[in-house]
Amino acid sequence: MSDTSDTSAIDPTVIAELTRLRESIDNIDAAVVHMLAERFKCTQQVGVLKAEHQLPPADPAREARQIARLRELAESAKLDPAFAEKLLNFIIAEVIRHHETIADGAR
Ligand SMILES: C=C(O[C@@H]1C=C(C(=O)O)C=C[C@H]1O)C(=O)O
Repeated sequence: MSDTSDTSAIDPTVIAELTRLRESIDNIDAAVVHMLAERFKCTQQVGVLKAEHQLPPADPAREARQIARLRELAESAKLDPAFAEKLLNFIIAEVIRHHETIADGAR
């Protein structure tokens, strides 16, 4: 498979543009990781609260509201709403798994 690691035959202005874009991608990826870490800190606290008060790990009504909201945000940001929904569902599944683990530990 070909990649862009051998730059000898590529126009230097193209390399410079690729490097500039990749630096932005690196910054965005770092922001995504930090934002996800903050989100999981909050959801962990929700999991503890739920376990302490015998509330179920999942809240499908809240999930449905969030998915509808995220789909609207995605559309206005010109991001594929189906992708936004898939991503949120992936994250929520992990959160629910954490909440189940917290609840199991509290029993
Ligand atoms: C974080 C919560 O727990 C679960 C995870 C959610 C999420 O990650 O957004 C939403 C609803 C719940 O199924 C919550 O109830 O708010």
